[in-house]
Amino acid sequence: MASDPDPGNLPAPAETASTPIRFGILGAARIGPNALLKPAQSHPEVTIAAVACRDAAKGARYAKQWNIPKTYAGPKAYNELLADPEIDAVYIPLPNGAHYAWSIRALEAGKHVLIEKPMTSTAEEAREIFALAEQKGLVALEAMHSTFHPAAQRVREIVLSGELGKVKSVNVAFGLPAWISQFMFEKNDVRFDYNLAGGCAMDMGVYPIAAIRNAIGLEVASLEVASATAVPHPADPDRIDRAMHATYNLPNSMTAETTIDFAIPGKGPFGLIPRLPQLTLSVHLEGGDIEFFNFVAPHMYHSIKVKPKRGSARTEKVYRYADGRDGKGWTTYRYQLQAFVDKIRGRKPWVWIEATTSITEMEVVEKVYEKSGLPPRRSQQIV
Ligand SMILES: NC(=O)C1=CN([C@@H]2O[C@H](COP(=O)(O)OP(=O)(O)OC[C@H]3O[C@@H](n4cnc5c(N)ncnc54)[C@H](OP(=O)(O)O)[C@@H]3O)[C@@H](O)[C@H]2O)C=CC1
Ligand SMILES: O=C1OC[C@@H](O)[C@H](O)[C@H]1O
Repeated sequence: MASDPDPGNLPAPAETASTPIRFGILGAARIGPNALLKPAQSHPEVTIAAVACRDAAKGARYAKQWNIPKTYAGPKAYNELLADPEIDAVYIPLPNGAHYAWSIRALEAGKHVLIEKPMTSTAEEAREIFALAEQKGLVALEAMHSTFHPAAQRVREIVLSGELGKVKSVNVAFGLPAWISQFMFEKNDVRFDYNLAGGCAMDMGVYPIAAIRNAIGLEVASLEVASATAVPHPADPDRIDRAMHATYNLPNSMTAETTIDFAIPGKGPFGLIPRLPQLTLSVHLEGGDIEFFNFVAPHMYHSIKVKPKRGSARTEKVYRYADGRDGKGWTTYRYQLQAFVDKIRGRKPWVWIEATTSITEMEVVEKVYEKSGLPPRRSQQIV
């Protein structure tokens, strides 16, 4: 068990191995630096070889800032990057509705794919991606980064150890207060665009679903969605959810509940009292409760409170594996990159997200939209 990390003490840049995996990135996306560019700096087997950006000036700025040697720009940029024989793996941080088509194209071009969450717009699309990856002998991974962190694995270990008996229910809240999200999201953010498969249940909703299933060891089964209620987003109230509340029936009479929100309004008169972010996964078991605060980005800060009905409560913080196989200050994304590279290299990853898990996760998202009465998400056609 380790103490809170020193955020200034990140791993030193690693030397690049003689035959690194050469990554290309489709789109100069905002998430790229945290999800791949910074983690790659400390991975000795990874090099970032190219970025493709529709806008030449933006692509050049991104490449300069992140020291990426090759830039593809313009309307054919993504296809040109995929045709580059000096790229082994492609990271896809495009709007949700573009994940499917570009993943298929990348696999057809012989590249491994690391695909941002939510992996696709439908379960069927995720199924197709994994089938093609298998046929080609390539690796496809949904970038559900939180699962790879040792804190998430520790919660799972405590639950599955039986220390607190059988699971009765799980509650997850993931919400961003409006005063914070106004700085995080653009007015016309990809998240609010139905034609790009936006929506809160797509963008934020996959985290609670993945966290519940990881915590209680239920990753191969789909969840039965009992109810789903959307709060409309002002940008497109008939199709985009600002928030979504859903309840689930799980095997063995377990139940679950998820609440997600892009912009929790303030409380009190005129909503002037600001709210705090909601980031807690709570597991209720026969013998007590477990509260995992910050299940989304546990590397920043987290706490795992174990509260037995009998005996004393304890708080755990797990920033590293006990055997020291990882590095100090590793983020969820760094653990994810480790797993992706290990899989490509034929080594057994410490944690892995199987195809079935990602496929059934998308089944749940589809059912949530169906129950809520909002229209299904659809992927974009690309030329
Ligand atoms: N794992 C995580 O922690 C996070 C994951 N994400 C996921 O990453 C993906 C991207 O999110 P985010 O980085 O916030 O998004 P951005 O808007 O910053 O980036 C999306 C990129 O997609 C490209 N793009 C291609 N087609 C379009 C289009 N029609 N409209 C807009 N952009 C387009 C753009 O690339 P170009 O440079 O070529 O113009 C742009 O850079 C989403 O799927 C999201 O769910 C997001 C945040 C956190
Ligand atoms: O971690 C996250 O938090 C906010 C979301 O909008 C984002 O896409 C997600 O990955």
